[in-house]
This record gives sequence, structure tokens and C-alpha cells, in this order.
Amino acid sequence: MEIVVLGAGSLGSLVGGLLAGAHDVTLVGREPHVEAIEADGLEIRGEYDRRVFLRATAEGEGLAADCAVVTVKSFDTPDAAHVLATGEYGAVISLQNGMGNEAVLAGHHDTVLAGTATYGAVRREPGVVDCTGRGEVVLGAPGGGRSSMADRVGEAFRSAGLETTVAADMPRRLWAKLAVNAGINAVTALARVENGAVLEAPAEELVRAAARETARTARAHGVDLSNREAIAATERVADRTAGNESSMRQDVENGRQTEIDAINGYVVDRAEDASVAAPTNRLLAGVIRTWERGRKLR
Ligand SMILES: NC(=O)C1=CN([C@@H]2O[C@H](COP(=O)(O)OP(=O)(O)OC[C@H]3O[C@@H](n4cnc5c(N)ncnc54)[C@H](OP(=O)(O)O)[C@@H]3O)[C@@H](O)[C@H]2O)C=CC1
Ligand SMILES: CC(C)(CO)C(=O)C(=O)O
Repeated sequence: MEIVVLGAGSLGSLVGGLLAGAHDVTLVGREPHVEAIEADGLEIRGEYDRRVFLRATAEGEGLAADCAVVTVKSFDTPDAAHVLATGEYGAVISLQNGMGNEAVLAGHHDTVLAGTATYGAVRREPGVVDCTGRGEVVLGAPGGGRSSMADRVGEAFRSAGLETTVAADMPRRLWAKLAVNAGINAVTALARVENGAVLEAPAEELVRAAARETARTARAHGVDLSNREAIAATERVADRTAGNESSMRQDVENGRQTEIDAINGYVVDRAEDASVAAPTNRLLAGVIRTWERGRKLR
């Protein structure tokens, strides 16, 4: 399969690099990362030890492929949708965290798939990405139900060795992943700890409360996600990625904008729509947003 990965940062480099073992992959990213990959290939460290050779470019316009995998941050999705609209793709799939990405992409593309990823990835230096935890990709039609394109893309991911499930209940899966990120990301970013730390007191209670509020909000919007399932999913991912620095922790440590609006902020907004209380998500979103404002004032 011909695959373009738009957003060759931590996750995009890892997923693109693994897909390149079985497919014709082009990474779209920034300099000097893409230049290093063009010159010497991409080194995948941590859970893997391999160097892969694949195309990499900083020019995402006008490309064509069977599938485009979107791995930019959620606040860059509108720009990514415009870039992809200049090319031709059989399907566009988001592997991003946060809610709302598929709806933005669907404004520009006919066939959009939803996806979640629990692989841990950190781009260490130009041309090098660390896999800090093997996880799973789940993908399917954004509104639920079966999709032949999802089956095709899922088979392509599996044939490259990525653990992949094609799911017919993506709305539920997206809310479950939202609970995982609402629980883990802001807490690990604020406390500057690895994901495994949220399994212990005192973080444990905070993380469970954020996941529970997310599940309650999902149910208020007609999505069948129990508190127990949301907490279990959060703890399972924290355990499997115990040594990982969450993407939000990486953002805060690098002084970059976070995805708080699409994660805890989204939970707060949807909870408000349905008159559900979400005090823990509100607090976490408020503190991260305060940090983002302070960062701009400096
Ligand atoms: N890292 C992880 O372990 C995981 C991340 N995720 C999710 O995956 C998504 C990506 O996260 P992550 O990889 O950590 O983020 P990164 O910031 O490391 O990667 C995104 C990359 O995309 C680049 N980019 C943005 N727009 C464009 C564009 N138009 N053309 C080319 N490059 C572009 C960014 O460049 P610039 O820096 O210049 O903006 C950046 O290098 C997020 O939604 C995250 O929550 C999900 C699971 C695990
Ligand atoms: C799976 C997890 C929690 C891995 O760290 C992630 O999604 C993230 O960091 O954003």
C-alpha cells in the first residue's frame, strides 16, 4: 500500500517507520528531521532496534497515496486537512488523541477513518525515534459500523507488524481513549512523571476521577462506556506505557502548546452540554491553560 504519514514527530515517525517495513511510505514532517531521514534513514530505538529507509519531505502538498495517516497535534488538524486536500488519497485516518479530529478531516475528505494508538513514542533527535512502549492501534468508521476501507487499512497495519484491531464501535473506543488521556496526560505533564506513576497514590485518585467523569459524560451523550471500563482502560495503558513520557508532558517540558482543549477541555465542554459535573477535568484543564498563558507572557 502507498501511505503518506502527515506529521512526522514522535508518533508519526514511529508508525511510519514501522509501516515502511511492508509498505511504500512517505513521511511529511519538518526540517532537520526529514533531511536526516533522507540522508541516513530513520533509526527506531527502545522497543525496536532498526534503521529503515523511506522517503521524507517537508512539502506535504500535492501528494497521492492509498491512505494518509494524520499524526499532527489536534490544534494542527485544520491545517493538515487543507494540506491533504491538495493531494489525492483513498482514505484519511487520524491516529491523534483528543476529540473532533475526524470531523475536521471529513470537511475536506470523503473517506475518513477514526483511529487510536497506545504506542509510546518520543522523537529524540533528527532521524531518531524511541518506542517507549508497544501498544495497539484501533481503527474503524468514525460513526461506528463496519467499513471495507477500515478492513483494508487494518490489514496493511497488521502486515507491517503493528498490533491492530478493526473495530465497529469507534465512538465508544474514542471516548475510552479520551478517558485514558484525560486521566494520564495532564497529571503526568503537571507532575513531570512517567505514565506508570499514575498507578500509585496520590495520583491514582485524581486519574480515576478524571476517567470516571469522562465515562459519565460519554453516557450522557449516548455512548455506552462504564466507569469501570474507563478506569480499567486508563490503568491498562498506564501499565503498558509505564516508562513513557506522555505527549502532554513532552509538550510542557519543551514549552509547546498542549492538546488540553481537545482532551480535558473537551470533556468539560461536553459535560456542561449535558449538565454533568466534571470538576477534576475542569481543574486539570484550568491549570494547564494557566501554564500555557504564562508561557506566552514570558
Ligand atoms: N507521542 C506519543 O507517544 C503519542 C501521541 N499520540 C497523539 O499523536 C498525535 C501526535 O503526537 P506527537 O507525535 O507526540 O506530536 P509531535 O509534536 O511530536 O509530532 C507532530 C509533528 O507534526 C508536525 N507538523 C504539524 N503540522 C505539519 C504539517 N502541516 N506538515 C508537516 N509537519 C507538520 C509538527 O511540527 P511542529 O513541531 O513544527 O508543529 C511535529 O513535528 C497527538 O494527537 C498525540 O496526542 C497518541 C499516542 C501516543
Ligand atoms: C498512550 C499515551 C498515554 C502514551 O503516553 C498517549 O496517548 C499520550 O502520551 O498522549
